[in-house]
Amino acid sequence: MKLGTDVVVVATKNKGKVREFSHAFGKLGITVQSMFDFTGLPEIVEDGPTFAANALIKARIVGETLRIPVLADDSGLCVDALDGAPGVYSARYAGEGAEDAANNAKLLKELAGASVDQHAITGDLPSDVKLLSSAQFVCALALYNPADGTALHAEGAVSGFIIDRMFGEGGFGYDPLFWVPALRRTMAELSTEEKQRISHRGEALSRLMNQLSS
Ligand SMILES: O=P(O)(O)OP(=O)(O)OP(=O)(O)OC[C@H]1O[C@@H](n2cnc3c(O)ncnc32)[C@H](O)[C@@H]1O
Ligand SMILES: [Mg+2]
Repeated sequence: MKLGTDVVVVATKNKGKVREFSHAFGKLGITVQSMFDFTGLPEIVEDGPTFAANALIKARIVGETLRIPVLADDSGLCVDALDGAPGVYSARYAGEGAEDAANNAKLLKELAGASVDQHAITGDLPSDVKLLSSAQFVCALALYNPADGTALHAEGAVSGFIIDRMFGEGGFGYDPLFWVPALRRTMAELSTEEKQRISHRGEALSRLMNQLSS
């Protein structure tokens, strides 16, 4: 399958994802369009059991409607102390349509009293900041082609720790609570370029691009 040479449509209504995909594709001279750029798209119910299933649901619905290849991203946070929650429920952890602030507050509430070995905290944070649990961000991408009904899939993940308060103004979602040990910052303290280099989304996208070029 080939991506459009100058435009790629991403089946998302998440402005943070749009910013990150625009950054990544912009380096290739490709413009990103999202669901904000079209009217009359059907409602999408993300009721798949996995990130990959939900990514395919989104890509297929929008791809079939527009009759062009469409990329979709389903992603989320899997917290070890919560047995992998919120996982595929990350967007609606604090309830249907919940905002990032409410989801972050819910995460801190669920992790009240949790704690792990504090080894990864070194230096750059106030000394009383606590690591609550190890965690992974996961991203599944699907690129659906309505011409033949096939799809390409790719996944990426990044490991880190949930900390007990928020740092950083960048990124979106759970980024201010996600400590990246190798960079000694939260995901929200990284530039878009830095985040792309290490993130679940950056890894999934580079794996998808490898499939497209081979
Ligand atoms: O479905 P679309 O329209 O793409 O937008 P969404 O925000 O609903 O996206 P998801 O269904 O994939 O839900 C993913 C949730 O997981 C969180 N998440 C995903 N990627 C993230 C990232 O890079 N940084 C922080 N949080 C992220 C964020 O809260 C999202 O709302
Ligand atoms: Mg969603």
